[in-house]
Amino acid sequence: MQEAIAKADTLIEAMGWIRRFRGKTTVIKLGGSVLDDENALMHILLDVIFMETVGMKPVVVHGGGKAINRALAESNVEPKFIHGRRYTDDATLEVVRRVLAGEVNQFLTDEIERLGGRAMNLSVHSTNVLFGEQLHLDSGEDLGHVGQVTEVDRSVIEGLLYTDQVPVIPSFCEGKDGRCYNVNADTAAMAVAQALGAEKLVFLSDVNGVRMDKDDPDTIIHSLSETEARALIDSGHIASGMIPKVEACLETLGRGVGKVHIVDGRLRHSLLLEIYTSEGVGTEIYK
Ligand SMILES: Nc1ncnc2c1ncn2[C@@H]1O[C@H](COP(=O)(O)OP(=O)(O)O)[C@@H](O)[C@H]1O
Ligand SMILES: CC(=O)N[C@@H](CCC(=O)OP(=O)(O)O)C(=O)O
Repeated sequence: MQEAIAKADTLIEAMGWIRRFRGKTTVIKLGGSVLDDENALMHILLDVIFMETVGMKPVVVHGGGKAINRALAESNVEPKFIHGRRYTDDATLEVVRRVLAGEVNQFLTDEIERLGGRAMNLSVHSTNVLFGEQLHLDSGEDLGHVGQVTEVDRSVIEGLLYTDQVPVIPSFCEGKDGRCYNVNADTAAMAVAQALGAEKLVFLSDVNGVRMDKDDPDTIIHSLSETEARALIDSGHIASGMIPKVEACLETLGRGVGKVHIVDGRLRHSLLLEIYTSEGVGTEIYK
């Protein structure tokens, strides 16, 4: 009986923050690192289902860089990255379309349903909601079929949220000319969060946040201003896959998105902790 009473107390305690976030949209970006960790992924998806159950409107945007690398390795293609983005030739685009927009997207949707939630996959294989154009780097380097999102079909996403379903969106977009583009998943999540005017954008990765020394978890920086973040990119402290993530955070802020966080998806309940603890668990980036 005591145990049941304690559980009921916990539910009552949760009432305040559930009320605060009910009806507000949270965009959750799942990276290849957490997608590859079966146990971490299951706990993240359970948090997502909980959010949906209590009316918090989670939207999942996902990458799948590691799965793409594996598929390319089977065809003996060496992955090539320029400023954290994959150089995408014709053959690579086909793999990204099959693996990211197809297999990974379907798997995540099925997993949410298997764990008791309701989800719908939104990709070029079903209903596409991301539209865009080819990305040209300032440096002039050619990235091939890499795109950026210029338009998000909000009505489809909001329709699903209205009927308590979790939209699951891969980082893959279609141009006006019908051509498809591979989009970095951090920037895709940013575009979705902006279009929806999300309350929060949370990047779940395999590090505890932005670190001064990328290999030392103790050097985590809990709070980072725009100026500090840019300086850390210039000095090389923020490198590889962390660059598009931090750039996406900076781009998003001040464009209608409330808060942006980079959080360790391997930490159990990191998503819920991020929402209901005032101090948060990862790195918060601010303007
Ligand atoms: N300053 C930094 N702090 C934390 N991680 C960093 C930093 N610089 C580079 N990284 C690297 O960025 C990686 C996260 O980016 P990425 O591999 O693209 O993750 P995901 O697949 O989750 O999007 C980390 O695993 C880490 O190796
Ligand atoms: C253009 C570009 O780099 N696209 C990414 C898309 C997937 C992605 O970003 O996945 P993660 O979040 O797991 O890194 C790629 O091909 O790897």
